[in-house]
Amino acid sequence: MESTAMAKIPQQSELLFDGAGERQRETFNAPPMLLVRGYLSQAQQQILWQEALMYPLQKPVVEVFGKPHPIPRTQVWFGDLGCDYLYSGMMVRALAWPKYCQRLRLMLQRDFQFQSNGVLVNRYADGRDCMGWHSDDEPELQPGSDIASVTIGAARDFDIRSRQTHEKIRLQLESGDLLLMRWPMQQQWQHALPKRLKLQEPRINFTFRQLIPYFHSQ
Ligand SMILES: O=C(O)CCC(=O)C(=O)O
Ligand SMILES: [Fe+2]
Repeated sequence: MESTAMAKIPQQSELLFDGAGERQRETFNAPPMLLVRGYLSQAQQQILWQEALMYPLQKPVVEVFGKPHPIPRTQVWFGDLGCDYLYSGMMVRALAWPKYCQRLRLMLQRDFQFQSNGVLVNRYADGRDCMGWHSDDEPELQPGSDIASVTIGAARDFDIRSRQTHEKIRLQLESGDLLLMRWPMQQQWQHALPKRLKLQEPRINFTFRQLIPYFHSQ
């Protein structure tokens, strides 16, 4: 972990930073996000976990300074027709939505009026798997759209840092939690999933996104 002090976020059942939290955001420069603890029931988590055992997860190899590096996790992209995703220079074609993943997409639409047409599923086999600092701000993402992140399996720290001030916030995302990252969080903040070398349990994360359809075939 870097030396910058982490801001303390209260661990309540629901943290609201948008709407009613407008004044709070001005005062603490909090990211525009909503954390819903236990959004999925145990039964929903289990059924999704079972379904994910069948997902065709892959470990893409990306080039860093001219050298091939397999990414430290496995992933798969599901989406509507025309919602292909350009990821680290690779065109990832959208596979058809699996049943329970599609149900989760509809739940998010029902509960938060959250629209999505694609989901990136990341599986972290254990605490050695991770994700470095980044923002989800690819050009094919619909301007003004939010990103919904749902976690099942092992609890992991999720770090957020301001692009401007480098102020850091650490959340712990637990099985069943939903983190709604509201526009323009990706423009102002980065996030990362740090390694946890002692952790042996797997974790799966779904990030639902809204793409501009046929962006890559225009
Ligand atoms: O696994 C997570 O919680 C983060 C995933 C993420 O940031 C991404 O898919 O862009
Ligand atoms: Fe991300």
